[in-house]
Amino acid sequence: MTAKLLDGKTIAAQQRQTLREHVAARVAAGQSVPGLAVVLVGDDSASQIYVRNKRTACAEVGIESTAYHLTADTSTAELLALLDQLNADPRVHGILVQLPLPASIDTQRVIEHIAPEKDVDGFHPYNLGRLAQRRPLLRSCTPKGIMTLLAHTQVELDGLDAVIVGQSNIVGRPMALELLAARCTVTICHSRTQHLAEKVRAADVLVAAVGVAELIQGDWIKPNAIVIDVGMNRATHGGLCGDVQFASALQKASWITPVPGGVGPMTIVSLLENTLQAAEYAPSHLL
Ligand SMILES: NC(=O)C1=CN([C@@H]2O[C@H](COP(=O)(O)OP(=O)(O)OC[C@H]3O[C@@H](n4cnc5c(N)ncnc54)[C@H](OP(=O)(O)O)[C@@H]3O)[C@@H](O)[C@H]2O)C=CC1
Ligand SMILES: Nc1nc(=O)c2c([nH]1)NC[C@@H]1CN(c3ccc(C(=O)N[C@@H](CCC(=O)O)C(=O)O)cc3)C=[N+]21
Ligand SMILES: [Mg+2]
Repeated sequence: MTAKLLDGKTIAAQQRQTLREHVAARVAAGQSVPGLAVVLVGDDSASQIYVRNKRTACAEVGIESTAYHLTADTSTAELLALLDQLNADPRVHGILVQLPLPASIDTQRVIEHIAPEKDVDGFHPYNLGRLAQRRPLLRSCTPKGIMTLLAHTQVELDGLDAVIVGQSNIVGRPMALELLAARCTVTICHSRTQHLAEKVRAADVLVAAVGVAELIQGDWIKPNAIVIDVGMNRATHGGLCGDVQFASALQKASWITPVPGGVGPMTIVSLLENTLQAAEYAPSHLL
């Protein structure tokens, strides 16, 4: 059997079309243009590409993005001061600080300094805590985009065994909370996990978010599992590959995401959705 492809590229394009209509209707009704501030510190080349892709997607749906490009020697205090200014600016509905930040900056302080109602990445402890308590407000973009992909399979998630490989604050942990809220039985694996292959073999839903090219072998995949590959590993010759051995997993899974064209575009469209959501929410509804 050959798995069906979960085509994030096409699904995200459809969602952008819908978002574009919602933004246009909002503006036609006399409300403000949704605004996203994108903060990039330093000159990491991958981050520059991601930031450019996010800004292009904003333009396509009618969200106004403003870029703040700070030098690598920016101090934590200077970044916090910029966030004070953006938190207070009514034209800014969403704030994204591209990660990773230079090692000299206190990343956790920065994340906690973003007003929770403008935290369109869903990285602030307030937003993660809301998700943990099953009352999500702004949801982390990659897990949110993956839940949209899972909805497209029309498979009932209730009661399935889900295995997540990776426990990062930005992907693995919020993914576990999303799947738990969908009433999966959730196992989180990480670098200290013993017998990883056996854990993966039990998964009806597998999410690989590791960053190790082709770590997950096709013969570890349970027959008819749904396989979500978050990994974005750049091969030395320029191509991208995921954390899953795609060709062999394709023969075992019922559904599988390609890399590229799977999770990545869904992450970006979730950011756009969150920015519109932040614009439409009155802050007084939040706390
Ligand atoms: N498509 C998209 O939209 C996005 C893609 N990504 C990609 O997803 C991948 C993961 O990103 P991110 O979560 O930020 O990465 P991190 O490096 O923050 O986390 C990696 C996780 O994988 C675990 N891990 C590492 N090696 C192994 C191993 N051999 N076996 C089992 N677990 C292991 C680590 O364990 P431990 O905690 O014990 O160290 C850690 O929990 C990367 O390739 C990244 O580029 C990320 C964000 C968005
Ligand atoms: N504050 C913050 N928020 C993030 O959401 C965030 C971040 N920092 N730091 C880095 C990671 C990574 N990430 C990706 C987004 C889109 C693609 C994406 O669009 N990928 C395309 C391919 C892109 C290419 O060809 O290089 C695809 O999978 O089809 C990938 C990765 C968001 N991240
Ligand atoms: Mg992870």
